[in-house]
Amino acid sequence: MNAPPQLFVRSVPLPDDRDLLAHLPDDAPLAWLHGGSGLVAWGEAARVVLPARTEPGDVQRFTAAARWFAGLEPQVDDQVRRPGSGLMAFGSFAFDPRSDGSTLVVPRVAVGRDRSGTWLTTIGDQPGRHPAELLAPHAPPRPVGPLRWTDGARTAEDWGTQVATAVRRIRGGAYDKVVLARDRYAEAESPIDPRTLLARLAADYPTCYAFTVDGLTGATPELLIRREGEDLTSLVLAGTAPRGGTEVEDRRLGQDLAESAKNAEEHRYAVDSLRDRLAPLCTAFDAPDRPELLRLANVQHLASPVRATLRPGASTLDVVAAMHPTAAVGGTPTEAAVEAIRGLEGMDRGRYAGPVGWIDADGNGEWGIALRCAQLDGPRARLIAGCGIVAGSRPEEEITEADAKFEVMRAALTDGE
Ligand SMILES: C=C(O[C@H]1C=CC=C(C(=O)O)[C@@H]1O)C(=O)O
Repeated sequence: MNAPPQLFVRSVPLPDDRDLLAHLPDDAPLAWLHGGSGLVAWGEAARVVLPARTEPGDVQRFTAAARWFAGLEPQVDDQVRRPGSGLMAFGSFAFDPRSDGSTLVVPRVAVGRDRSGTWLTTIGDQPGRHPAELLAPHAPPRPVGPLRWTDGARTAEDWGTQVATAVRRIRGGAYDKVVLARDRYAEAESPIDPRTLLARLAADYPTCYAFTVDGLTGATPELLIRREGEDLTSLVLAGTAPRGGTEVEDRRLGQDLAESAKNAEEHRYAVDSLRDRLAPLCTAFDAPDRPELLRLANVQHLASPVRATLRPGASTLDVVAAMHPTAAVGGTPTEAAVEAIRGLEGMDRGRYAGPVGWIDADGNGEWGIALRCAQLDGPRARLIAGCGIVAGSRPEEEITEADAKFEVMRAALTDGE
């Protein structure tokens, strides 16, 4: 890890009501958008990359990142003083400690917006200098063009066989729940512009969190943690049904989901694991007795909004480390489920299903679970989607459910939809 540079940070109000995405250049953009608010950023004032580790359950990538960020000690002129103003970093962490790619990036320029207004933050190694690219007009987002689709590590059928294996092992008592994912590739004829995907995702999924960090681009419905001062909020999702073609069918599918014992079990594991993991770090935990229905354009989910109060001394990345992997992306019990994932999926998840979001120097931040996303690499996009498997799961239904989750990025990658 390199010694952090001396940084000069300045945040000023910005009289501007353009779409946040209009500010973004196409080169390595960073974004976290939620219903018109959020942060977009570009350039790199500092970065830490956390290496893969071999110890099971290792949280070193989170603690090392937190230490690095706390050690930056910049000179700050923050005339905005809102969550996200002043020194901030975008981050994205690998699902498995054995995978590479976990990182925190402090951008050179960020534009933020919340209910109180818009602001501009510049971060550099010189006081009072504004980067020239701030004033440069950007080329508009490029369409994606024709795509060639291929399977990843497993075809849908092979993956269904792994789901059946997991169900057998669950019934045999090896674990209670495991979330299994599969990957697919889309190949364009030229580099894919993340801004094009972000604009489509933000328009189609305004209640989700549209993000891009180091090419990992998506719109997740699942908020791992939002921290404002000592207040934590989280939205636990687990349990999925399709949307109906008519109002009546849609309501019936939602009602079936709310009454399904299999989905209730899948959801309960996720809420219970969150409660257990937050207990040492929080003084209060409040979750509804029954989950609500969250309706998205592609699917509907069982959702539990959770509130908690952070104990003094606990840091945001401590909480992220304690919560990951939730039973919505790992399983129950965690260690057995993660081991099963390594064996059954036959692939490296990379940063799919890992925490993605941003943090500021006061510890405020928003971290989602990187779902409904694709890893962009030039003209290639690697899409990953998964499903919670419990004793009552059926492979054909899980294949259909994974396809519905792939649909988010398939549509975002498709011009003219
Ligand atoms: C693992 C994914 O979704 C999780 C989040 C919500 C509902 C889920 C489910 O019902 O299986 C999954 O646990 C994914 O989108 O790849």
